[in-house]
Formats: sequence, structure tokens, C-alpha cells
Amino acid sequence: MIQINHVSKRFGELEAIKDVTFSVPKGSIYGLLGSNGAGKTTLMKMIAGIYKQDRGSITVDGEPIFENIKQKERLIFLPDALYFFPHTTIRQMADFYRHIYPKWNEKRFYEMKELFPIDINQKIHRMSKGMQRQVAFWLTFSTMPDVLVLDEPLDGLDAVMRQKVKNILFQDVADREMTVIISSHNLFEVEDLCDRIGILHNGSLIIEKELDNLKTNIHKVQVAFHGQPPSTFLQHLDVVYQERRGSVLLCIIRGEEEQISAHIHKYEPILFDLLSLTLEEIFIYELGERGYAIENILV
Ligand SMILES: Nc1ncnc2c1ncn2[C@@H]1O[C@H](COP(=O)(O)OP(=O)(O)OP(=O)(O)O)[C@@H](O)[C@H]1O
Repeated sequence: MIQINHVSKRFGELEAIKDVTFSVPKGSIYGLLGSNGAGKTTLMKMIAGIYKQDRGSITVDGEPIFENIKQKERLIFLPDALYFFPHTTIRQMADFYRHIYPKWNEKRFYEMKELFPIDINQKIHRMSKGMQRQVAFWLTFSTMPDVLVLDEPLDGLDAVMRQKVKNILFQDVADREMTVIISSHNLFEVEDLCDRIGILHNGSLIIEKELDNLKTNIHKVQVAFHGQPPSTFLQHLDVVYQERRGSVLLCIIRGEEEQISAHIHKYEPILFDLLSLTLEEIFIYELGERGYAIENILV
């Protein structure tokens, strides 16, 4: 279990993280989302014990992570900008990791050669960006981490490799109860991977929910009436956004599906559709409500 409790962090005048609290249960995958500059990397670096928070606490299985070698040996942070020692081969990097991480699994490292078809004696700095990311995952999975902190992890991998990596992630979460925190701008990917998500904006955690719960509480509605919509029909509904397209009114409405349907049916529309939002749409509307500029994304 990872516990982040009232954590804040400043860089000079900038309050990059403001009083953030959430927890990630063992064996689950948590998606950390947010606009550019929201504070995701800063928060992840604190969770990985690279930065120290100014206020609050961060614990992994009950122990503070900062300067805690025992906990750090169980945790891997994969940054968005990868780093390998200059001129090293995969084999040499693997030897380094083997000495640092006590649970390094040499058998797994060799078995994964099937999944990552790269010569282990090749110099990493000569590889493409995507190949370097494959190497990073190959080494990471061979350390058998209990906690994985991934910053934009799948960037640069092709579709086949993304699927392979996701499969290993799911397998390690299911078999070994690995705990994962992942940040991504690719919300379709996060939707596919995560049990729970948090959205950071300007350093604050503005939403923190199970993905399923998040989706059951906000809907896209298309409705049309003979003539103009009755003037009172949107009253008593929590309308986040509305737009007219010809005779059709498109709305984003917060609330339970049954209640919204029952309310709208009372007005006898000639057209009524209620659809779930994608995570990407939820993200845009939630940020939109907080003043983050949104384009019209209704389709
Ligand atoms: N080492 C640092 N020194 C000073 N300011 C920093 C430092 N690291 C980050 N910041 C600032 O903190 C804020 C949050 O940055 P951070 O990299 O955590 O955002 P992010 O959510 O990961 O962004 P992106 O999605 O663009 O990668 C930004 O305003 C950034 O300029």
C-alpha cells in the first residue's frame, strides 16, 4: 500500500504540489492524470523517494520512502526521459541492476529475450528511442519490483510492444500483487489499464475515484423536442456543458443515469440518447469546469 498524506512541495515561489492525499492499495494500478505542468512528475519523484516533500508524508507499506534503502530496493521509477550509463550494453546494465536490486531474477531476464528481440550485447545509446524503452522495461521487470512508478511509460513503443508490456504489467499485478502508479496523457491507455484514477490540476488533486464510479456519475445526453425545448427542462439537473446543434440539444450532465432519464422522459422528447463518456471526455469537462480552456469536444 502506498499512502500519500497531505503532501506539498514548493520550487521557490511555485507551489508545485498542494496538500495532496490519496492511497494506492497493494496489487492495484493507479492512473495519475493532469494537464501539462500539473505536478505529476514532481509527485512521482516524491513517491519514488527522489524528491523530499516539504509537508505531509509518503509511505510504502507503512514506512517513509525517502532515504529508505530497504523500500527503494523494492521500487522502480521509470522516468519519461530514460537514463543509461554511457556506452553500456544491455548485459552490462543488467549486471549493474543485479547488484542493486536484491530480487533481480536472471532466469526471467533471459526468458524475456523472447519478448524483447534485441541483442543483449548491443550498446544501448545506439538504439532507437523505442528500443531503449524496451530495454528499460526489460530491466525493470527483471528486478521483480513490488512497486512500479511509471512516468509516461509507453511513449515511443509500437502497438505490438505496448500490448506486450501491458500484458506483463497485468500478469505481475495479478500474480505478485505488484502495485503500479502510472502517469499518461494517453487517456485511452489509462482507461484500459487502471483501477482508480486521480486528476491533478495546478498541483491539487481535483478528482480521485474508481474508474467505474467516475463513469457512472456523468453522462452525455442528446435530446430533441417538437419545437423549442421546454424552458424548465434543464432545471434540477446538474448540467456541466450544453450546446445546440440544429434541433438537437447536446448536454453533459452529472448524476445517476436513472434519475436523468426519468426527469427527461417527463418532457416527452422526440429524441433521447444517454451515453457514457470516455475518460478523455471526463478529463476535459472536469478541467473545463475549473477554468482550463476546453474546445468543443462533443461528437
Ligand atoms: N526541478 C524543478 N525546479 C523548479 N520548478 C520545477 C522543477 N520541476 C518541476 N518544476 C515545475 O513544477 C511544475 C510541475 O511540473 P511537473 O514536471 O511535475 O508537471 P507534469 O504534470 O509532470 O507536466 P507534464 O505533463 O508537462 O510532463 C511546473 O510548473 C514545473 O515548471
